[in-house]
Amino acid sequence: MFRELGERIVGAPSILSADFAHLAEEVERTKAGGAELVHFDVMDNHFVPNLTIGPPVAASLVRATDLPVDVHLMMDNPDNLIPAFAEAGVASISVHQEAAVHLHRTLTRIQEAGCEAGIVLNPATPPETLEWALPAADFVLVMSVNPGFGGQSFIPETPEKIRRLREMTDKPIEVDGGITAETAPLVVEAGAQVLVAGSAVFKGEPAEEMRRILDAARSAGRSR
Ligand SMILES: O=C(CO)[C@H](O)[C@H](O)COP(=O)(O)O
Repeated sequence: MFRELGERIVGAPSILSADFAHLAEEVERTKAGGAELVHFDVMDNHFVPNLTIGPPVAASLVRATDLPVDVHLMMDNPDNLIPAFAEAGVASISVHQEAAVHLHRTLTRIQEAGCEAGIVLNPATPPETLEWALPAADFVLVMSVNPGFGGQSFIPETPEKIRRLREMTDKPIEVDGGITAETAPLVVEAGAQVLVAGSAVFKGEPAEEMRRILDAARSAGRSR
């Protein structure tokens, strides 16, 4: 998905805010609103203070949808779980710059396992720290909230950070946290292409909310 993205703007619902008892139906609803990727948050109650889901749920979701599944590992020792997620059939795996001690090696392992590899930046981590890792990555995920929970407010410095990152690379930039129809245009104007949205999509009718965010993002994209 990320390697073939070109200039397109893509919506990725974060299932963290979905009803886990009806995951397949929830994802189908977002697809009806134009979603092209499913964002799958993995939290370990160590790197972040919350606990979510792992490879067995990813495997079930991959079987239940034809959308690519994009795994965001919010965890220490991410290397340990790369083979299991790859085996589950996910399309991409991103790891935190702050958690992957040997980041370059971890990215290579993700790609060798057959997935696209992303680097995630916490809000306080400067994009400049990625200079030597960027060539090994397929995309960068910029956190626009502190990771761990859905429903937080968008950090207003994020567009400036995306602009700086855009000056450093032409690789796709994904943004996650507090994305709504109001904040999506700000990150798209700054150079982001993949928009992760959780609470804003699942707070109402998911197809309608996904469509609203994508419409706002794409009209900002046309004027950038
Ligand atoms: O990675 C995450 C939290 O760490 C979630 O993907 C993110 O918070 C999305 O939720 P929302 O759109 O409600 O902010």
